[in-house]
Amino acid sequence: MNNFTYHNPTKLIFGKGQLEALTTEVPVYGKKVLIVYGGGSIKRNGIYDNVVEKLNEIGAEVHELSGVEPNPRVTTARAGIEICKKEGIEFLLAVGGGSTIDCTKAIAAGAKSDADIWDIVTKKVEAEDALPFGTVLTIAATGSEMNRGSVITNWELNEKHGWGSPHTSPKFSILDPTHTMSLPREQTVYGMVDIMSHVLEHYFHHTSNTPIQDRFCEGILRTVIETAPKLLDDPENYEYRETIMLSGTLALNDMLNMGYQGDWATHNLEHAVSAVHDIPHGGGLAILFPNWMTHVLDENIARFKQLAVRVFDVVPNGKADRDIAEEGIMKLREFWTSIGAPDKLADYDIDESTVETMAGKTVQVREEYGNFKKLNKEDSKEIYQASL
Ligand SMILES: NC(=O)c1ccc[n+]([C@@H]2O[C@H](COP(=O)([O-])OP(=O)(O)OC[C@H]3O[C@@H](n4cnc5c(N)ncnc54)[C@H](O)[C@@H]3O)[C@@H](O)[C@H]2O)c1
Repeated sequence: MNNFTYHNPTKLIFGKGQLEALTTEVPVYGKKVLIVYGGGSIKRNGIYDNVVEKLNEIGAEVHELSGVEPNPRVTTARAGIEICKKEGIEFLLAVGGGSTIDCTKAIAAGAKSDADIWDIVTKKVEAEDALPFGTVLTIAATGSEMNRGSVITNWELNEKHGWGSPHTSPKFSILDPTHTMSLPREQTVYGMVDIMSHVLEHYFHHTSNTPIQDRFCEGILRTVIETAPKLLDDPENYEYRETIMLSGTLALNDMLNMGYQGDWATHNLEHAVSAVHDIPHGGGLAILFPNWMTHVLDENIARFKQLAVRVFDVVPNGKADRDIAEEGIMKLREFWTSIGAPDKLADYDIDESTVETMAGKTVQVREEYGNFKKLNKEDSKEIYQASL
């Protein structure tokens, strides 16, 4: 493995009833609080009332920004930044999923900068500071609750970009698995696909001697595969919810990729699709990942074989390595289909007509992308064609 420094400053507060921690964590940073949330699910499931109650207990001055979209938009981040600057907000509290948290990260950085937040997202300007913020997570998926990354969409330009800064890690994140019980079935599925995709993005690299990291990755994948069908049959089961919630955080808090860099081409491909079509991130990943795998298989067949044998229990006896590797990819596809994830772009009414546009967006920032195998626009087109 390569040399590395691991530093994750987010305090993780996990378990039933942990919302109580707001009363001790928030006052550390201030009393003028902006709650950021999405379309209102937190009002229907009671989380909003509980959060406000805790903030009232500490005498906080509460402001609100609601309506953060799935695939959060730069315009919403700008609205939040304006509130922060006008009201002198001291602390942000994201209550929701990855979209709400990512938007909050953009607001936090933008509130401390004179630059437009889109220039920070597109890395023309660096974030030099950010307001402190915490999160109350309501969906297990992105890992945004314990990393510095954020993904923001600009609908005027049809662009969706990931960015992050040393200043945009949450100060704390409260993960109560009961908060995820009200999720619609398809969001639970997309979340689990997203979690597995993050692990897979890590898994494909060429750095030697990463046995612990490999086993961490394989352990999370096996755990999600084992738990997903049980959870979908019994969505209010606390133990299944907590297993998936912790899997989501560990999949993308930089623990798995100690000492090496993962691939991340499939996320780039997915961001280009949802920048044009506004589809759920997890749904896009379920379609694209197996096709990316087939496209890059020959880069390191042994790696795919290891995944097939250790995670998907493919029996290697008497089979060629390539066949074993392909069987693993097929089993991944079958598993995602079995839990109700989509497997082709046509499931979202996406056809050939936007392949060229989407492929162009994959190489907008850099001509080549992906670390396991460098891909270019032609590769993007081939993967999208295979995904139609
Ligand atoms: N920052 C990162 O590290 C990172 C990583 C991967 C993806 N992303 C980005 O995160 C976004 C997706 O986030 P997400 O998958 O967490 O989903 P999300 O935040 O977009 O939420 C999905 C839907 O579920 C609803 N919802 C959330 N919690 C609920 C609950 N408890 N009950 C009922 N409904 C609920 C939301 O209102 C929304 O409609 C995408 O923009 C994606 O690109 C970020």
